[in-house]
This record gives sequence, structure tokens and C-alpha cells, in this order.
Amino acid sequence: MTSSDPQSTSLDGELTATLAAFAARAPAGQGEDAAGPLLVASDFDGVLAPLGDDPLASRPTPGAAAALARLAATAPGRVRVALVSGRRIEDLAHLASPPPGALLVGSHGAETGEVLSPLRDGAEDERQVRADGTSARVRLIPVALDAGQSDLLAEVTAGLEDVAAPVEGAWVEHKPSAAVLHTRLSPAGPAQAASAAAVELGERLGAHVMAGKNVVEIAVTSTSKGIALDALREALGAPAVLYLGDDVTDERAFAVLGPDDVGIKVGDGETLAAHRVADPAGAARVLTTLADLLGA
Ligand SMILES: O=P(O)(O)OC[C@H]1O[C@H](O[C@H]2O[C@H](CO)[C@@H](O)[C@H](O)[C@H]2O)[C@H](O)[C@@H](O)[C@@H]1O
Repeated sequence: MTSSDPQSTSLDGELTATLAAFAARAPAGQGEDAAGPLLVASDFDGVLAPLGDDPLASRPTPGAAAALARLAATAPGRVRVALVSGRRIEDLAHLASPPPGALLVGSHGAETGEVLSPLRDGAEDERQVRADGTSARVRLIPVALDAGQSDLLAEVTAGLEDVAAPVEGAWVEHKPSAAVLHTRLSPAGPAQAASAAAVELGERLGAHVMAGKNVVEIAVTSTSKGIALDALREALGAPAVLYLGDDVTDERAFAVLGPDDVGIKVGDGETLAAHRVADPAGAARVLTTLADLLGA
């Protein structure tokens, strides 16, 4: 597919010029001496998918999904697409329905995976039916906890359930290496108090506390999107990286970007990113513009 998104012209001139310079760094071919591919990486919630009350109802916008599919269909030697998320990797692979070739990072870096080519043989347990109704072969590498981490996760989970129980609208999401207090549906005052109690709990237990949009996550592994992005860059030998993110945890990814990279903050708030778009529709325009520039 090569058609342009008519909305792509509404990106500001500086960002469009930056995307053009980024696209120009894509290697021409896959010879032995060829450089690695450009890495186009994005957060999921709040960037590819608008935020909402029910995390299991999140879906990428049609514009983002189409652009990611175009980028991923570009020769893998030129561009690789990656989703870098705080989500459980199984949820990410299911809800985002990422295209073949996409690399996946879940649980803020504790889990990794890849959407395999449909033509490649894979085991039956690698087949996944996704939220968009398609099926794909995915290889997901879950986190492995040691006994101490498993015990700590049980303690964290029980403590967070106690924090959430008396608070209207609050609930706890369970992940392989973390538990998350959600307060999006809670009144402001109790939400703030519950979030503070969750932070205090995580610190008291010596776990890793990450605050996000209406969430406090307590993890028993020490990971970050910055570490995950560096690992992807190194594994691919990528000459440049583009990263889209909207939340506090994405700042760790923006922090590892260099002068040839492109960081784009989605929405309001302080950021280390050099560029900003207003919302997921803006993020979709960025990806569509990049696909156009790469002739994807
Ligand atoms: O790294 P991300 O892909 O941005 O994931 C971050 C968290 O996303 C989910 O929570 C957020 O989205 C929910 C659905 O829109 C929203 O209800 C919640 O308030 C947001 O914080 C997810 O549930 C978390 O596990 C992720 O860590």
C-alpha cells in the first residue's frame, strides 16, 4: 500500500523535515556490509491506542494500524517496527494485533517477543487469534521469576489488593512480574490517597515503583523501556531510532535517544523528547508520513 494519509500534511514543518532526514538514513539494501535497519518503536496505550476505562478494550487507531503494517512490510533490512509497552506481552500481542515482523517488548522490558512471518513454520502453540480478528504466529518469551521474586510478587499483590479494596472504582491488574493499581474510575481524592499508599507499599517492600496515567505499578524485576530500547538498537545494529511515547515510563526511552534519533511525545506533560504531537491521531500521522517517505 502506498497511498498517503491526507492528514499527514498537518504535521508541523520541523517534524516533517526531521522525519524526512530520519527516513533518508534507511539503508538501501541487505548486502553483507549494509547497515542495520531503522528502528521505529512505539508505546501502545495513549499512543497507538487512545486511553479508556477498560484496558482490555484498547485497540490501535485504524490509521496507526495501517501505517505500522506498511512500515513492517518494508524490507526488514531497511526498517523494523517494535512495540515497547508496559502491558503483559500476551495482552500486547493480542490487543495491538501487530503486523508480521514486529518486535514486541512487554512488562516495560521484562518480556520480549516477535510476530513471525505467516509463511514461516511455527509450533501450534505460537498461533494467536488477535483482537482485530486476524490470527498470527507469535513467539513470546515470558519473564521467569526466581523464588524470591515470586514471593515478593505475592506480597505486592496482596498489599495492593488491600489498598484497592476500600476505594470506589479502584482495581488491581495482575502481570507476570508486577501488580498495578488502577484508579481511573475512582474519585480524585481517594484515587490520590490510594496511589500514595501504593507507592509507600512498593518502597517499603523494596520493589520497583512506576507511576503512570491513573496507575501505580509495583514490579519485582528491574527493567525500563530505555534498557529495552537500547537492547533492540544493539541487536538490530540500527543506525537511528524513532520512539513515540506518552507516559512517564516513556521518558526512560527518550533518555537513551541520541542526536540521530527522533523522540516524539504524544500529549501534554514535561518531556525529554524533542518533538510533540497532540494525541494518538497525531501519532498515526507521524507513522503514516514516515511510511510515505520510505515508499512503504
Ligand atoms: O506502556 P503502555 O503501552 O503505554 O502501557 C502502560 C499501561 O497501559 C495500561 O494502562 C493505561 O491504559 C488503560 C487503557 O486505556 C487505562 O485505563 C489506564 O488508566 C492507563 O494507565 C495497562 O493497563 C497497564 O498495565 C500498562 O502498564
